[in-house]
Amino acid sequence: MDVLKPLIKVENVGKQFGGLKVLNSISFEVKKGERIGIIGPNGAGKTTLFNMIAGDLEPSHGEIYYKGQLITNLPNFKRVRCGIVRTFQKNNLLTNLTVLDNLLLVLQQKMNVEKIWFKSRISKKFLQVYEKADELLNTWGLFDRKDEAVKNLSYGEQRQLEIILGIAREPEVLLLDEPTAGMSNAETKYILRLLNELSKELTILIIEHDMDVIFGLADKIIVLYNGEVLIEGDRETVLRDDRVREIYLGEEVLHA
Ligand SMILES: Nc1ncnc2c1ncn2[C@@H]1O[C@H](COP(=O)(O)OP(=O)(O)OP(=O)(O)O)[C@@H](O)[C@H]1O
Repeated sequence: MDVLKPLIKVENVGKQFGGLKVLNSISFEVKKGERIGIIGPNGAGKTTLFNMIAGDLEPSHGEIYYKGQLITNLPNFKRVRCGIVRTFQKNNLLTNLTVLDNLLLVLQQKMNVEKIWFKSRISKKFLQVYEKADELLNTWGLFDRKDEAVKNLSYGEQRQLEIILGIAREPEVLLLDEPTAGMSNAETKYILRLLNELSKELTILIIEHDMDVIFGLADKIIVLYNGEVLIEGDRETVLRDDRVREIYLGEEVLHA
């Protein structure tokens, strides 16, 4: 793929729920390997935008392209196969199952071993699934908790697992919807460090209210306001913008 061409192109996308116009006309491009932070006040339509990029919601108008192909109406599961993977603002986990089982379910599908699940759990391919699970849990710090039912994890640990499940799908584009919401400061710092250690080939779009996370990860920031892109640019450009200062950030953040 031509690296100069956008990996994702969002073109005049709008979304209306009945009489509520959430997004008027959003356009932006994402290049391979970019880390894009999406910010804006509560209700600005950030998650709605993610839902449309991930294929969980159809736009009212406008188009979305991925690697030059129109994907506006492509269902979510096909986008996952193409490499677009999202995490949810609220955890989307099987809480009665263990950490390991949640991960195995994703890895079996990814590594094409669903069909041997009941045949032979000691087949070589299945052992590879376990190895991969252990590797991911080791890297992401949940190895000690792998046999624990998800419902017994702290909220922060559940958020952590949600991210691991996203990474396990080996995405080309990872959409993170408030990944550190509900985490302690220490957990947030830990996750931020790990996100920064992910391959630079991986394209990340992140919605976050925590500005330390946004500025610590994103090289480009898109500010949504009143259904439009108010401004997009690097940290300095966004912080310098008077409208952003007035509308969203507040002096506390600006002096950080
Ligand atoms: N499926 C839906 N049906 C009706 N209204 C919806 C739906 N999804 C979102 N909305 C509304 O659209 C608006 C934008 O919601 P959205 O969750 O996209 O905002 P957000 O910027 O992600 O907000 P937050 O920062 O609070 O998470 C809100 O007013 C919300 O109530």
